[in-house]
Formats: sequence, C-alpha cells, structure tokens
Amino acid sequence: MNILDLQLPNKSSDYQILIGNGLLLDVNNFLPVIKGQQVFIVSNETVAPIYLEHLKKTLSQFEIHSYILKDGEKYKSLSSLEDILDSMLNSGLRRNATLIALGGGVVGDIGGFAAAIYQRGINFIQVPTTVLSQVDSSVGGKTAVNHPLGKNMIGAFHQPVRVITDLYTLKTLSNREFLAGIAEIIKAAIIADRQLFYWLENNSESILAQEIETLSTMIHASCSIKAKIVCLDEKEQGVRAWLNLGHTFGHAIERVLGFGELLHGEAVAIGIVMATEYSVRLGLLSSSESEAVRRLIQRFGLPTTLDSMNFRVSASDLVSAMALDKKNVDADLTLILPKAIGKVTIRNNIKTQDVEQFIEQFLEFKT
Ligand SMILES: NC(=O)c1ccc[n+]([C@@H]2O[C@H](COP(=O)([O-])OP(=O)(O)OC[C@H]3O[C@@H](n4cnc5c(N)ncnc54)[C@H](O)[C@@H]3O)[C@@H](O)[C@H]2O)c1
Ligand SMILES: O=C(O)C(=O)C[C@@H](O)[C@H](O)[C@H](O)COP(=O)(O)O
Ligand SMILES: [Zn+2]
Repeated sequence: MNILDLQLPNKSSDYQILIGNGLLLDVNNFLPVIKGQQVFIVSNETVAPIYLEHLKKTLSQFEIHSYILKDGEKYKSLSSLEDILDSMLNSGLRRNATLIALGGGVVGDIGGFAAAIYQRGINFIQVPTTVLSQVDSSVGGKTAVNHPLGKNMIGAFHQPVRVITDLYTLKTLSNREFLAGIAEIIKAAIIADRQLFYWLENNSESILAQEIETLSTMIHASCSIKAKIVCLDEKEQGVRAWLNLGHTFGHAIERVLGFGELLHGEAVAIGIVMATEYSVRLGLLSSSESEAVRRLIQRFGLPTTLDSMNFRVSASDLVSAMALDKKNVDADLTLILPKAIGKVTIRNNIKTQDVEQFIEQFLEFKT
C-alpha cells in the first residue's frame, strides 16, 4: 500500500490518501478516522450492487445507513442533495456520524457536499472507485452540485478525513469511463510534470491494457501532483486554479450539451486541446507542443473536437456559459494556459470576443 500525506496549512485537517489493492475489505483502513457509532454510506445504483455489501461487512461493528443515488451527472443536483439530506435526517444521523462516499466523482462531490452542510458539517471519507475520482475528485475537498446554469455552482470546501483508494475497484469500470479518467491525468502532467507526460506516452500500451502495476504507478503519480497543489493553495486563491486547465472550455461544453451528454473527462480532453490551441494563438506555446498534447489525448481514445463526437454547438453559447465560470474576475474571462508541457499560467483579462472568434475557428476544424 502507498500512503500520501496531504498537509494543509490548517494542521487539524491534514489527511492521508491510501492507495492499494483490496483496501475496502480491511476495517483497519477505516477505524482511525471513523468518529462515533453511525456510518452513512452514499453510493449509486451501479456501484452499490458491486461494492456496498463488501463495505458494510467490513464496517459491521457500526450502525450503518445508506443512500443510493441514481447514476449520472444529471443527478449531481440540488434535488438529489435534498433527498440525501432527508435520508440522513430520517436515519436519525447525529453530528458525530461519518459519511462515506463510495463511487466516482459524482457520488464524491454530492456526498461530500451533504457532509459539508449536514448539521453544519460532519466527518467524511472518500472511497473513490473510478480512475478520475482516484486521481482527482476525491482529493482536495471541492464538493458541489451542478445548477442548470453551470457546473459545480453550489458547493463548499470540505476536506475528507481520509481517501481510501482501492485499485481493485477499477476492474469493473467500463473502458469509456477508464479513458475519461486519463484526461485528468494528462491534465496533471501538462500542468506540472513533463516527465509524467512522456511516461504516459511511453507506457500507453500497458495503460490501455490496464496492467495493475502500471495503473498503480500512474494513479500514485497523478494523485501526488494534485495533493501537492492543494497543499499549496487549499481554497483556490492562486495556484490551485492550475487544476482547472481545460475546464473553462470543458465545463461550458458540459453545460451547453446538457449534463451527462459527454463525460466530464471527455469534455476536459476537448477543453485541454482548446486551451493549448488558444495558448498557441497568444504566442505562449509552440505548435509542436500543442500537437504533442493532441496526439497523447488521441492515443488514449479521447475526443479532441466536438465534431468527432457528432455534437454541434455554437461559439456564442459556449462563450455565454464561460462567462459564468467561477475563475472570472469582472467582465473578462480567466483561462489556464500551457506555456510548455509541464508549465501553465493563469491569464485574466481575456476578452470574450477574442475567445468567441477562436471557438468559431476551432469548431470549423475537422480531424
Ligand atoms: N471535486 C473535484 O475536485 C472534482 C475533480 C474532478 C471531477 N469532479 C467531478 O467528478 C465527476 C466525474 O467523476 P467520474 O468520472 O468518476 O464520474 P461518475 O461518478 O459519474 O462515475 C462514472 C461512471 O462509472 C460508474 N462507476 C463508478 N465506479 C465504478 C466501478 N468501480 N465499477 C463500475 N462502474 C463504476 C458510475 O456509476 C458512473 O456510471 C464530475 O461531476 C466532475 O465534475 C470533481
Ligand atoms: O480540484 C480542483 O481545484 C480542480 O479544479 C479539479 C477539477 O478537475 C475538477 O473538475 C473540479 O471539480 C473543478 O472545480 P471548479 O471549481 O471549476 O468547479
Ligand atoms: Zn475535472
């Protein structure tokens, strides 16, 4: 088992990320961080039938309650959140209970948000079961639900007390979801680890074959990047915004198409290509590095254009959605732009008209 320590400026919220095989089955991974006698597990209708009984058995010494969410991004909503909170109250959950989010990023984000606001905040553990949630969403304490007008618009920072990443759970993940998670790993490499970028290129065959040793190395490397950035800037006052590379475009795509039409990782893959090409347009990045990014994304079977997924959107709709992005300061857009593979910069004061013109050209482009 690998252990990553996430050390936040506020010492009392430091926590560990455990990464290994079969961790779900060992109560000792949970015991040090469970408070009280009550455990409330949030999962969904796909993950629960496979893993919920195992987890309940592991935690059989506790009083266990659970809530099973419908599957899909569209259920990361205020209305589902209300149902979860109703269920917590109906279960007689006390303030010293522990909530466990068992599932992918949707379950982790909404479950974490429920833990953040239930009786003003309770203990919570992330048990991520997708590549994406193991390398990204389970770490860092961003919890939220979507609003029809934008991604993650209603949420809170609420750190888990532990992240328990059981690599065995990936065995049941669909290939499309597996690949979507790789998009956030490519993102992490472009942000901060040039070596990881070329490692992904050189090990793509083994990754695509889902060889467990390779996956373990990859998940550990990518998760460490996220943990380091979060330690520097927990509440996104500065460098944490790097983690939003590809997301200004990606979130707008998700919202304009309708949540769940494209997977988050797929929208981020297209968003990364758009951000790198916009970076070339501004003269910040060489076209050869931008091409290398596009090639790596394609290598993992991820989309690089909306056209390749048979989706049609207008530049003006995308820009209107981007205007609501949480990073924006005043009327202009803020974008995270690569300067080289392994280095990004935060650019404020980007004019919406320029981005709209860029998107029009981008949407014309066919691979
Ligand atoms: N909080 C953050 O920092 C952060 C970071 C990145 C993404 N996110 C959010 O995470 C969400 C995307 O997460 P995701 O990609 O995990 O999507 P997801 O939670 O929808 O899971 C993907 C699919 O895989 C299924 N699944 C999960 N684990 C499985 C398993 N082990 N075996 C079989 N099926 C399994 C799910 O039921 C779902 O159908 C988005 O809402 C995104 O906004 C949040
Ligand atoms: O942890 C972060 O910070 C991120 O930006 C990670 C992203 O991959 C993730 O999708 C996050 O939920 C986006 O946050 P948001 O603040 O743009 O909603
Ligand atoms: Zn993301």
